[in-house]
Amino acid sequence: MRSFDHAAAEAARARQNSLTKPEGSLGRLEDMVVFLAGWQGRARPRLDRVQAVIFAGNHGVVAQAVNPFPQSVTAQMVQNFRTGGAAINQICKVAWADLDVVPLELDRPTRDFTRECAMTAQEVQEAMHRGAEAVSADSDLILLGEMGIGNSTVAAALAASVYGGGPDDWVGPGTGAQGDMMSRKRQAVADGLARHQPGNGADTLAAFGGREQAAICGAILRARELGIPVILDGFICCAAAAVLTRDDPDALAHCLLGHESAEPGHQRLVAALAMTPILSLDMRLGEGSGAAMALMILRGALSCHNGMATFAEAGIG
Ligand SMILES: Cc1cc2ncn([C@H]3O[C@H](COP(=O)(O)O)[C@@H](O)[C@H]3O)c2cc1C
Ligand SMILES: O=C(O)c1cccnc1
Repeated sequence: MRSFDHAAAEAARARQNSLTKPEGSLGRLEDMVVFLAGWQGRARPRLDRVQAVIFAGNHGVVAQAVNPFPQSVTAQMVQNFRTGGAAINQICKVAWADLDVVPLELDRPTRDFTRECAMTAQEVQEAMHRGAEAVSADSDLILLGEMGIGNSTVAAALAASVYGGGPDDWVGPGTGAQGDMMSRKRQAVADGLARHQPGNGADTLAAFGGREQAAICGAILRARELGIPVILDGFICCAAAAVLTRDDPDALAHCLLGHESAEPGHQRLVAALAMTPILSLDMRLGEGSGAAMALMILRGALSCHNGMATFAEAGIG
C-alpha cells in the first residue's frame, strides 16, 4: 500500500509559496496540487494520462418497482457510452480523460436484497477483482463512475448500513421516483436493513450489492496500492466507496470528492465521509460526470503550479 509522500507534498507547497501570487491566493487549488504531489510522490504532479472508468451492473431490487426507468436502460447506456453519446463522453473529451466502460454481467442481475443476499462472497470477490484490473498502472489519476438502474436504492441501503439512520435519511428520487414509487423505495431499504446487518465491507457488498459497487471498491484499493489518486463521483459512487471505511477508516485518504450531488442523501454522506466536494452544481446524473467536471478544476490548478513563474524568476517583489 503506497502512503502519502510528505516530502513531495512539502516541496509542492514550497513551490506554491514561491510562485508570483500572494501566498495562499489560489485557495483550495493549492491544496489539490499538494494532494496530487503527495499521492503521486512527485513535487511536480502530472495529469498526462487520466483514466475514467464506468462500471455497470444490474440489480434484483428493481423487482420492487423502485426505479422509473426499465433495467434494459443499463445495457443501452453502456452502448451509448461506447458510441460516444452520453454526457460523460462529452465531458471526458474536453477534460482530457480516457473513458473505459466495464459492464459486469448485465444479463445476470444481483439478487433482490429485500429477500436474500444480493451476491455471494465469491461474486463480491470476482467483481472487486474486475475493478482492480480495470485500473491501468500508468494512470496519473482515476475517475470513478457507475451505471446501473436501481442504483440510488442500492446506494441508500449501503449508506444506511455503514453510517446508520433509516430510509428517510438516505432515500431520494434518483432518476425521478415520486409518490408511491418513493414509498416502495423507502420500504425496500427498510426491508433490506431489517434482513441484513453485515459487519464488514465484503459482507456489506454481499448483502446489498452490486457488482459495480464492489468493482468501485476494488478499483479504489488497487489505485492505493499503485499510488494513483482517485476522484469519486456522486451519491452512488460515494456510497460504494464508504463501504471500504468499514474495514479501514483511512481507506479513502487518496480520494478526492468531485462534486456534491443534488441527490438529498449525498449531503449527509459527504458529511459522514468528512470530504469537501470540489464542485456543487446540482448535478444528479452519475456516470462519473461530476468527477470528470472536477478534473477540469484540477487541470487549472496544476497548470498554475507547473507553469507560473516564481518571484525570483520574474524579478518581482
Ligand atoms: C438515461 C439514463 C442515463 C443515466 N446515466 C446515469 N444514470 C444514473 O441513474 C441510475 C440510478 O437511478 P435509479 O436508482 O433511479 O435507477 C444509475 O444508473 C446512475 O448512474 C442514468 C439513468 C438514466 C435513466
Ligand atoms: O449522485 C448520483 O450519483 C446520482 C444521483 C441520481 C441518479 N444517479 C446518480
